Amino acid sequence: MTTRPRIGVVGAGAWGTALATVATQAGNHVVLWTRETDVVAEMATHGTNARYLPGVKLDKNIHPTSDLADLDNVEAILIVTPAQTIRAVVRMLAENLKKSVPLVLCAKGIERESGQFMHEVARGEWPEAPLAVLSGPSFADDVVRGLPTAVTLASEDEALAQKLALQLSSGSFRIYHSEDVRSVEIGGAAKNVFAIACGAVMGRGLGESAKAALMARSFAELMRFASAYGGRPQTLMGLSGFGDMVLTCSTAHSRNFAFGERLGKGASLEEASGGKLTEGVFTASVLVQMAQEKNIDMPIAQTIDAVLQSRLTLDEAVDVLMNRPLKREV
Ligand SMILES: NC(=O)c1ccc[n+]([C@@H]2O[C@H](COP(=O)([O-])OP(=O)(O)OC[C@H]3O[C@@H](n4cnc5c(N)ncnc54)[C@H](O)[C@@H]3O)[C@@H](O)[C@H]2O)c1
Ligand SMILES: O=P(O)(O)OC[C@H](O)CO
Repeated sequence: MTTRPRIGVVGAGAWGTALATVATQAGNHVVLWTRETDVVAEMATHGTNARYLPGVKLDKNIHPTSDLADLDNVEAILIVTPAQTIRAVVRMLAENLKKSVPLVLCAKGIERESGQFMHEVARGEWPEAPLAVLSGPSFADDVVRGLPTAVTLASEDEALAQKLALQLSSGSFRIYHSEDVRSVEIGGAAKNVFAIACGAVMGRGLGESAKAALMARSFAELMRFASAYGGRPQTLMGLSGFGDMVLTCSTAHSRNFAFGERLGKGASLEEASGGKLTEGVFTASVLVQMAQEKNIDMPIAQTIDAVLQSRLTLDEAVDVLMNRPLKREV
């Protein structure tokens, strides 16, 4: 066995596989766990993950497995499954691993049932495990090809954030550290909802000017929401807030934007996901509900949620947003 530090990655989807790759490039040995035994078999036999990240040859320092015992003795575990699965996944780790280990939560979303952010969910399931979150503008395809990327890793224990940032950064994957967990989580969760709206505008043919206006007003909603939930403006202006809004709201490379774009072109809600994970669909309602609880005005989030609930058509949504009473910008 190697003497390199051992990092665990739970979830061998697009992002888990990409993060496993950068972690090896940063000098670690990676145990890549997934419950999908056929994916493990393909990774072990052919060194590829065709279901989630086709065309990529995996590093030899990635050890694919479905056996949770292989995660004992890793130095940290990156949890890279969808936001709505984080409770079950952390519970499974807490019940099966021999001792607690730092968890880096990489999902972007808010739990629908509880209105909890990812670190609150994880803390509830495994109070002893030190926690961090990783977020920021980053497409798995770009990261795995070694294209330059910068993200934020936040933990209330800033020394832990700094240590993990150092351990996981590589020449092409630059990690900034922060202690502002709340802001980093809000940025990652909310931008997915707004990206659906921006995609819908483009799919409907409403033009680049409309998209720019929508992005700017969406960012104003994000800032209002974050300030009511304890976020800090400086963090929100950074990679995990502004940075990820710019990326995800700009291109159909984003699954959330692509979902909105298909809706705009007339696809049904069922057809629009194209079978891909679209986190914004799961976060929209809970984001709106949390905004209402604190009296925060979020017309764009509300309107896109109404479209996702089939309470408004897209054309009605545009009418609603354009015909609100005029007001001061700030
Ligand atoms: N793909 C990206 O470029 C990217 C970038 C940054 C962040 N993220 C975030 O990472 C998270 C995962 O995204 P992804 O792109 O890897 O998704 P994906 O659909 O490609 O992969 C999801 C993975 O989670 C596993 N999984 C699903 N349900 C599970 C459960 N109940 N228990 C255990 N494992 C389960 C699947 O087997 C799969 O390995 C999302 O929250 C996403 O927003 C993705
Ligand atoms: O493809 P999306 O829309 O899930 O976005 C992926 C990343 O979150 C972009 O930072």
